[in-house]
Amino acid sequence: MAAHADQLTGGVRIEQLTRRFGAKTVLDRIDLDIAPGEFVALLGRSGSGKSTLLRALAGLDHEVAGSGELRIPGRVSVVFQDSRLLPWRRVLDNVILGLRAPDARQRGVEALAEVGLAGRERAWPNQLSGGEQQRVALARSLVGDPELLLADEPFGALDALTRIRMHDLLRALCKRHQPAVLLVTHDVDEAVQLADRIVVLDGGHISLDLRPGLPESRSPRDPGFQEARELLLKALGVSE
Ligand SMILES: Nc1ncnc2c1ncn2[C@@H]1O[C@H](COP(=O)(O)OP(=O)(O)OP(=O)(O)O)[C@@H](O)[C@H]1O
Repeated sequence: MAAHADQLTGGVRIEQLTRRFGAKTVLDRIDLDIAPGEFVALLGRSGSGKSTLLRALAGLDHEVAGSGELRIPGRVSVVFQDSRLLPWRRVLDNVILGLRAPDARQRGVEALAEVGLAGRERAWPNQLSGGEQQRVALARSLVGDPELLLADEPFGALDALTRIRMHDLLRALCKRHQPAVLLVTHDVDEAVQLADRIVVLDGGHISLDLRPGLPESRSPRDPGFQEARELLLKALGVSE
């Protein structure tokens, strides 16, 4: 059915994905589907394989093995903890790097406006604060209209206040552009604040797949938020 096929466009399907480093199995026959437009946070202890999974989805790891399907959309963007801007290119040129479209500059200008950096097109990356550089990285990730956005601790290096502002920005951008998202984070509150669904990796497996069902506007004080938080901390082996 055509409608069904359309629904599947842009989603992710991972079946039986395995990654070993020498004798160590970091990902052990992982199954994970992400629906188009779904926002998934990936939690797990340090070394549990979060970045390894993200790298596999980003196509940066050619040694992953899988006996099943690995279906990833055509337009994928990746954001890392550091903005990875090219210091010798101006902000706008960083945003549209690799974008092959006749209206690339216009799209870049619009993306910068969306992340609150209108007027900074000609600045050099080192003239921006860390938070602003991450905004540029977000603009760059969205300018190609991705079906899948992969983010590896994108706010990990930012101060607490900037983080909160970036959370609001990311939510707004995702609502508007509707990519599927896989966000790797260490931060349980960040995961509950941002995601529709939270997956915990442990011992090479998905140990919890949680859909808290919280409203769009949510607060850590809500009982549902606290309940999700407690379940996740328990799954991570942390008791408060
Ligand atoms: N290229 C590599 N060669 C050997 N081992 C690796 C390689 N990349 C990752 N590993 C190992 O795989 C395991 C998972 O690493 P990964 O970076 O995916 O964990 P993570 O959950 O993202 O950790 P963190 O939260 O600390 O960033 C770790 O034990 C790591 O040492």
